Amino acid sequence: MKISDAYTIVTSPGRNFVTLKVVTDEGVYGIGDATLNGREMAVVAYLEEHVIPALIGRDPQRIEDIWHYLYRGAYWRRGPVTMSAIAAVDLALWDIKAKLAGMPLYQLLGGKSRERVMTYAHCTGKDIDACLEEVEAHVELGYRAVRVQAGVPGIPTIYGVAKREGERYEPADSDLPAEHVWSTEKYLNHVPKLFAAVRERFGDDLHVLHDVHHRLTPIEAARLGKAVEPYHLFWLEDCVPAENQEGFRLIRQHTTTPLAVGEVFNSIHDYRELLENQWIDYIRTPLAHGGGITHMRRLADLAGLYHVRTGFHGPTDLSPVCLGAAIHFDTWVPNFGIQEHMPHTEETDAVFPHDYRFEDGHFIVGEAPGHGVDIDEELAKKYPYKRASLPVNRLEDGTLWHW
Ligand SMILES: O=C(O)[C@H](O)[C@@H](O)[C@H](O)[C@H](O)CO
Ligand SMILES: [Mg+2]
Repeated sequence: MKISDAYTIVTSPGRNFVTLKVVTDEGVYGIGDATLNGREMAVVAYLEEHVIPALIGRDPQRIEDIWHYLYRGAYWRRGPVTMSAIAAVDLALWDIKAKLAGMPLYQLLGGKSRERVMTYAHCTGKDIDACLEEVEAHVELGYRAVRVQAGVPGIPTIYGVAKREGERYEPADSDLPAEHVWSTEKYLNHVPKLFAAVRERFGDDLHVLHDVHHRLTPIEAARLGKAVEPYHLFWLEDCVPAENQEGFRLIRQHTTTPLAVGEVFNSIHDYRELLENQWIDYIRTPLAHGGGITHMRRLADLAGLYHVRTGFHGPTDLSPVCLGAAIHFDTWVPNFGIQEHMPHTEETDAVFPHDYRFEDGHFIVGEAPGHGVDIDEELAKKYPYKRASLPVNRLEDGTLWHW
């Protein structure tokens, strides 16, 4: 069997997605998610110019060899663009292998470790009361876990909250980056009130998560982690920019609040100190940015040695292809933690037909051979690409900060 063709499909049903389709000379094909929000066309160029030509003629069953060909062979290793391109190929090849085996991907990985996959919903609001109403609505839908984000008095636009009430939240909302303003002090003085209000109204059993989105320094994160201990969060996410893994030592010394990190990481090497020192509790890198199944299952196994669990990134800026593969991975992985769930739009789901389903706050994996997600190429053509950039963030004095 040989790879006879491979090509990218860029489609924008409400937002941009990049899909890689890998076709074999025996007709079986696989698809992978190559979406990197705000940098989509960099991954398309990497795939079309430097990866696809080298794939044609190779045996698609040699997943491990192709992975190393693309990783070691790149010379310029790692990084979000490279690892997203490798991930797209890897997801497509695992899709092909599972189809050839006539089994759903989770079986190929090692079978079910659970019947269904717990998810967390995004509950956001312009203020605490609006956020609580969202929590109420999602608890009624059966969610056991909610991520709460609310506006902060004195900060005009805040991460995670839609600009206008009732609108879907999509951060890549302008051709060139929008400029947001941030105040750490206003945020730190306000956000503990959000968790107090959630616990007051919904009690102790609901899992409550929060995303700080890289905006604090380690000592500020230590202050926040300590301040929210009475509300026993499920996790505090991305509390500091994590290139400096050592920064987590300081946070860990001050608080028992569990820490999640890694949606902007793309390899096992980004995590080594964090895991060996047990400075974190959940790994977030999604399959589509972390080199695919081949790499991420190694990371999950390493994390498991240190009691760390998976908590895959799963916003609407990863396509149903990544989500579908993630649900198979989540169904198998022994040290599963939780799966992020931001529902895609109906037009997105129509472009990406899939057999996973959502009920009662959980995903149920499908039984179709492969990862169970396809792409309707004719329908995809209806939605042309339009550049969309993530915002930048400035402190009140104009300093360019972390968005
Ligand atoms: O926890 C999350 O889901 C993430 O932080 C997203 O909200 C990112 O901002 C987005 O994926 C960037 O494209
Ligand atoms: Mg996040």
